[in-house]
Amino acid sequence: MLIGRGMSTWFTHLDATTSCSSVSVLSAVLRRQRFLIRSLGGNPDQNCSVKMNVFEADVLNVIRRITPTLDLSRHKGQAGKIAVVGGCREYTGAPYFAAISALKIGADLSHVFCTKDAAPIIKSYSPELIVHPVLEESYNVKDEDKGFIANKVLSEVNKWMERFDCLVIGPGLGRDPFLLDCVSEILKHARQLNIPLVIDGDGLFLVTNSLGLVSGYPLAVLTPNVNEYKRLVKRVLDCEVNDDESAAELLSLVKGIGGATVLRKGKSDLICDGDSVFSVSISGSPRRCGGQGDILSGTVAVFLSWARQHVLLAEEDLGIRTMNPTVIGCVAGSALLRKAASITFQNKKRATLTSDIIEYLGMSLDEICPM
Ligand SMILES: NC(=O)C1=CN([C@@H]2O[C@H](COP(=O)(O)OP(=O)(O)OC[C@H]3O[C@@H](n4cnc5c(N)ncnc54)[C@H](OP(=O)(O)O)[C@@H]3O)[C@@H](O)[C@H]2O)[C@@H](O)CC1
Ligand SMILES: Nc1ncnc2c1ncn2[C@@H]1O[C@H](COP(=O)(O)OP(=O)(O)OP(=O)(O)O)[C@@H](O)[C@H]1O
Ligand SMILES: [Mg+2]
Repeated sequence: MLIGRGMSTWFTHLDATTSCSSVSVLSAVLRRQRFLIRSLGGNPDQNCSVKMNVFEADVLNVIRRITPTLDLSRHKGQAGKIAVVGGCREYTGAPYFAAISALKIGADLSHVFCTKDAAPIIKSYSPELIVHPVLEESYNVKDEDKGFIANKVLSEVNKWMERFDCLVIGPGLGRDPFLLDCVSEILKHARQLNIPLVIDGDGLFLVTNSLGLVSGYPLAVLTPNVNEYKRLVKRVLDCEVNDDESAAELLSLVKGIGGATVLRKGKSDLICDGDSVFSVSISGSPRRCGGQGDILSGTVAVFLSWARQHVLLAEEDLGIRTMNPTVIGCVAGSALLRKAASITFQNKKRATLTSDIIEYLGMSLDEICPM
């Protein structure tokens, strides 16, 4: 299939034939793709068979187009203000990895909203992070105080909310029911304010059980790993994961959730917003140490914010204006993490740890966008 002029600078077409059962789901998608291709100068009729179109993203081009230049006239905050909602008694590393990664690639401010127990520990990892000890777990709250405490948590978070360009919800959040109820309310408030959301880790546990929290919200990105994806597929499609039809299955999943973008992490990362499926498969690291998904959530949050800014400003850039900023954010975040992980592995081999990968994020981005 030939891809139109604008589109071909962004994506390479990969083939993945779909089953007949997927045809009706795909027809709307194909119609939109044909429109996109036509509007970008291509000929959609050169491919008449029913295919699941998977585009391999031109990741360097994507990253270069949206990364802001370092310019002495810019003020603090313009390159992004990110907040991570996560961090509890068990997990302090995950929110730290997400929040510090956002800063390392160029965000100006990075906040963490976590439980009171986790806050001093996360603060001690880095003075760069703004850490709010506001969340509460059930063990710390008497039943009769729950209503009052929940209101207090919400008002503490809500007074900051409007300042953020993106929220990352879930790294190291835990699964305490009272805490998750409070986070549901935080999420609903963020939606009312049209703030983009990256949902990861235990945030996915929450939304998988309450899909209404994200359905119909185009600024939500879900970043499931293998287990999290299995649970989503089971819940939404009521079946087991079928790797032989991964692109069509992902499309059905996204349609089933309705309106969010999903980044399925794996050997290749697959990204879908309900229109098309994009793949990022540049080489990463063979080390699967924990925390790499947390880096990804922080980088996607920043690139999504940059993509949104770019789409709003780039009136003449037709290629980017037809793209969904959540997809651009996922493609860029995935590619940068994989590149940094690959460079780290070349240097550290088996000793590669998540903290090492974080140290290579800035250099990896500089290589793509030299100053
Ligand atoms: N250094 C850190 O601080 C890091 C912290 N991390 C943080 O860890 C959290 C979980 O993320 P993960 O990736 O371990 O979840 P996943 O692959 O679904 O589970 C694996 C297996 O464990 C189980 N299970 C998990 N959580 C459970 C719970 N709360 N309570 C009960 N069971 C639980 C689960 O069983 P299941 O319930 O799915 O049957 C599955 O078999 C998340 O907040 C993440 O951000 C990571 O980012 C890594 C670095
Ligand atoms: N087999 C693989 N080969 C290369 N890269 C991979 C592979 N699996 C995952 N990755 C990359 O690692 C990143 C993190 O994915 P992973 O599945 O480890 O997430 P996770 O389990 O949520 O991580 P975390 O430990 O932070 O919770 C993804 O962006 C993906 O690109
Ligand atoms: Mg994870």
